[in-house]
Amino acid sequence: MDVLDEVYSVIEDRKENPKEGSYVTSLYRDPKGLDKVLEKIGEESTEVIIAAKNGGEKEIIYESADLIFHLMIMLAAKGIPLDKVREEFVRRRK
Ligand SMILES: N=c1c2ncn([C@@H]3O[C@H](COP(=O)(O)OP(=O)(O)OP(=O)(O)O)[C@@H](O)[C@H]3O)c2ncn1[C@@H]1O[C@H](COP(=O)(O)O)[C@@H](O)[C@H]1O
Repeated sequence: MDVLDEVYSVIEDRKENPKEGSYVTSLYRDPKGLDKVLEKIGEESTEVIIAAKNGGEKEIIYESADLIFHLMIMLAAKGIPLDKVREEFVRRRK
């Protein structure tokens, strides 16, 4: 199990067991629902683009991690295990 699996498990747990002070819980509780998560994905995508255009390696890594994190929150919200994305990469492997 790598760190992405660990974080994904925490995200899934936050769905079942909301926790005070948790960022993931705050997103799941947002009145906009899934739209709030999708809004964050939009913002983080833009930040990745800006970092790749103008930023250094550290900024690109930081913004990419934010984007991947919010994608994982969306996948968990939709009930899609992270392994299914892995399987898709396996399927595409040439
Ligand atoms: N990997 C992350 C992670 N990456 C980014 N973030 C948060 O995602 C948010 C990103 O939002 P922005 O980039 O917009 O930054 P911001 O300045 O806070 O902006 P606003 O959201 O306040 O508008 C920040 O609040 C970050 O703290 C994360 N929060 C949590 N995790 C992991 O998720 C787990 C569960 O977190 P909690 O739900 O908070 O317990 C933790 O154990 C961590 O491992």
